[in-house]
Amino acid sequence: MSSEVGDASDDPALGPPAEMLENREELTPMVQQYVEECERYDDALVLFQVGDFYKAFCDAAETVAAHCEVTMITREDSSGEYRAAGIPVDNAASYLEKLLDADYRVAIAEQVEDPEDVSGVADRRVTRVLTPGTLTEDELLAADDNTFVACLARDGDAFGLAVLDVSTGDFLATGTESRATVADELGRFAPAEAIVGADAPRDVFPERTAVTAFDEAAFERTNASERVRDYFGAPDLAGPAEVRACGALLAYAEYTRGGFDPDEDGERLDYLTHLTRYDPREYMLLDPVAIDSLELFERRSVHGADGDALVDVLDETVTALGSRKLKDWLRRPLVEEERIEARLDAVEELRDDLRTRQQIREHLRQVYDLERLISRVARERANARDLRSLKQTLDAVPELDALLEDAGAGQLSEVREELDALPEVRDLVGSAIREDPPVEITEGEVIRPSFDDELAELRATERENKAWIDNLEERERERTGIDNLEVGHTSVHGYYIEVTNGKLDEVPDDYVRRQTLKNSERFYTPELKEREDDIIRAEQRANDLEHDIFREVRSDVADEAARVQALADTLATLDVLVGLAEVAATHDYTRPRFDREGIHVEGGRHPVVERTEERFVPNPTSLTPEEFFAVVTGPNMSGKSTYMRQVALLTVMAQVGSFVPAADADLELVDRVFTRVGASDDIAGGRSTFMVEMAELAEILEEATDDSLVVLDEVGRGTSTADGEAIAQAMAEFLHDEVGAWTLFATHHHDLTALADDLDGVANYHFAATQVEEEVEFEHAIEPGPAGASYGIEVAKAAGVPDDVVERSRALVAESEATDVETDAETDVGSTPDAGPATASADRVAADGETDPVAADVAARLRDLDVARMTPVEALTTLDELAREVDRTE
Ligand SMILES: Nc1ncnc2c1ncn2[C@@H]1O[C@H](COP(=O)(O)OP(=O)(O)OP(=O)(O)O)[C@@H](O)[C@H]1O
Repeated sequence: MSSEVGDASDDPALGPPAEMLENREELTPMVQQYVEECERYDDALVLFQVGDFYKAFCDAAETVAAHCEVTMITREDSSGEYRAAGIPVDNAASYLEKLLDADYRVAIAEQVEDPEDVSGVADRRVTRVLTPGTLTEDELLAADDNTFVACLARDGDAFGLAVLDVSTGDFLATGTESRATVADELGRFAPAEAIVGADAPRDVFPERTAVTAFDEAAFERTNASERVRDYFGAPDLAGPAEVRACGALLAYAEYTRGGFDPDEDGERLDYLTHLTRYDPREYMLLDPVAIDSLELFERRSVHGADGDALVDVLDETVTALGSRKLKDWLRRPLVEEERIEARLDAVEELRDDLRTRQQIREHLRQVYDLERLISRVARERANARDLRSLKQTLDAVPELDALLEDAGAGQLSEVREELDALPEVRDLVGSAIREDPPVEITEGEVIRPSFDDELAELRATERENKAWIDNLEERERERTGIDNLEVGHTSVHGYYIEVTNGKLDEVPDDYVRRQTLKNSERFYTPELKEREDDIIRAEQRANDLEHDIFREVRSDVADEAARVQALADTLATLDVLVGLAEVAATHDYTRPRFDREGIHVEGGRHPVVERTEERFVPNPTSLTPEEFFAVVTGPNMSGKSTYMRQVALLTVMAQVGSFVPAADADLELVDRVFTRVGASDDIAGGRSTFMVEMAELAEILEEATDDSLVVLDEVGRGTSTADGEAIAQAMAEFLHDEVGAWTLFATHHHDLTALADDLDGVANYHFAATQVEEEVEFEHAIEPGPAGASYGIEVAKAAGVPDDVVERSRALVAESEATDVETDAETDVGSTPDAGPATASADRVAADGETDPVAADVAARLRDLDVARMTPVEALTTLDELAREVDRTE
């Protein structure tokens, strides 16, 4: 039977090997098992445990050998010869990663019986299927970030979206009728993997997400709702689409735990105890382009060297739990003032109290990654050390509780109320598990003997007999008079009494020969043998008993999974609040206000750039209901982009509940931040950059509201100057007239500064630069009013463009400015927005037969060059083109 997971594949490494199927009747029982598992998991590469190795056979062996760089061997049995390759069980992670990187799902068929306990072949069963989005192996996961698997389902017009981190048990669901919202929500979570129902769209997923189909039965309404009910009772879901998504995702999660048939129950994931349903409107919308261009989580590579993103400068958390929670807050900034103020109150209180802050952080350092820990406990994969780590974490809770005793901020009191020290669990683990247990849980030294009477008795027997043996040497020397007689132990032969050859005559009658060596003989006595047997029996029984007790304790702890998860969540929240307070204190941030009178910032700083610039220049921002649209001009490298992002980042940070880098900040609560940066920065595969930019702009125009913050940085650069300018102007007008969003609009098109004359609500700002002799110095300070001349040529000079070329450029600009003066008189671009976009600059050149059209064109192109961002090759090619153009006319 096929699991129908994934898309049909012709890969011969998947499914049962043809050569094994050919003589199916002859196969040995073990190979038979392998073939069956390959049939069940025919979309995954099956790795089959044989002793200490996970093996693959036939074509799959070739695949494993190639990707994992292991040797292939030939395995022979009664039914034939097969190619085989294996990876070590104990050290599998790095090999598995290679197979996942090669886009394989990997089904691990483990020995589920101990070969020593069964007469025939030990049974093997697929116990987990590794897929990119459902990993739980710590070695394969980043500790400080979630790895999500998503599920998109459709029911009529509604979309249901469910998102799960299998390693932590975080389960979120939402629903909408808007495709764009689906895409935005997926962008927030950037799932590693997703499954979709039959009629759900696939083009809404981020590029990095591996999207596959999953058995339709799992999406079916009744199936899905039964499964959801089984896990979460009657969760608050908004409609059948959400139920379908959640149910199918649960089925998929079970499938990755060895439940091969979505109609049947797989292994139930007991640690999935809570489902959080949210409405996208409860959060500031941040689409993938905004997340990317604001560099919230990752630095864009166009900036060259790797550097910090916003999350890096804000992350002063001390636990993995806190680090993941901070990312979640950043992914979903709030819009509700009350919730934001509650976080800010807590951050303020902690910022002002250095001592408490330090002490809380000190105790939080003892906190382990409880979410992943408890999921290992529930999956029966936790060892004794994990339980001790849990105990250590629980030990810190009462201390944290005490530190929060006098907390004034509501959110801190709430944290305190929710801190559950789970005393029973702590006592259970404390009394049952030894302090420094080994990794192995089957070989003893795990359980305190005092925890169980029988265990205590067995360990006592072991101890007494060992003590008897310890004294044996002395007693036997005395009894036999052989003064160099020695008592020893080997793992193969057990205990012995060793007598050198010279003294063999003195050996008493009750010594039985055990082993002959070159210079000596080894003996045992019936009593020694008996004692030894007692030790072995007691030890074996005690180790087995410890294993049983351990599993019981682990299962008792697993029963409290929901409470442990709630504690994890509370500790994570505390860690984030303390972390934000730490950043606020260390970097001189201020508490933002939301007086609703516009966006007023004094001395605002870019949170990331200020950390790397030796002398960062703070800048103000002022947008009011009367002047809500700022056109920002200024030469290249003057600081426009930094400034625009800074305003957006302050808003995002404030709505996350963080203080902001400014002397004073009175901000608007925005429903959404849109940011688009000029096309030259964006290298999107497939579509032309200009097309991408236009599609993004279209989305802004459609979706922005008067509560949105729109940050547009040099839009319309990917096309001809005339078109670009016309598009930029039309966009600006639309945003101003129809949308009324808070807007920052940086442009190279100097003519757009005229918008301020024509439209109420538009103000000009510029970044000044001073020219010192022939060099340009940037002050990075924003000033009211439009920018003066373009300093592109000076920047080119500073960047090392040869003097001849610089001089020639100056001459061309001078000529073109003369032309502009003449033509501007005839064509008033600023005041005639309806004039056809393409005609504006064409007219300018054609209007005067006397001017040199080539010079004007070259000058215009030079002015538009973004020299600072050009590669040397681009610069040379452009210069070459310009030189040729000039040559042609001379
Ligand atoms: N306020 C500031 N204080 C100090 N340095 C700054 C400031 N703003 C920007 N810079 C630095 O100036 C350089 C140019 O900044 P930015 O990229 O923002 O300029 P720009 O005007 O947008 O340039 P372009 O038009 O070429 O994109 C950056 O290296 C940045 O670190």
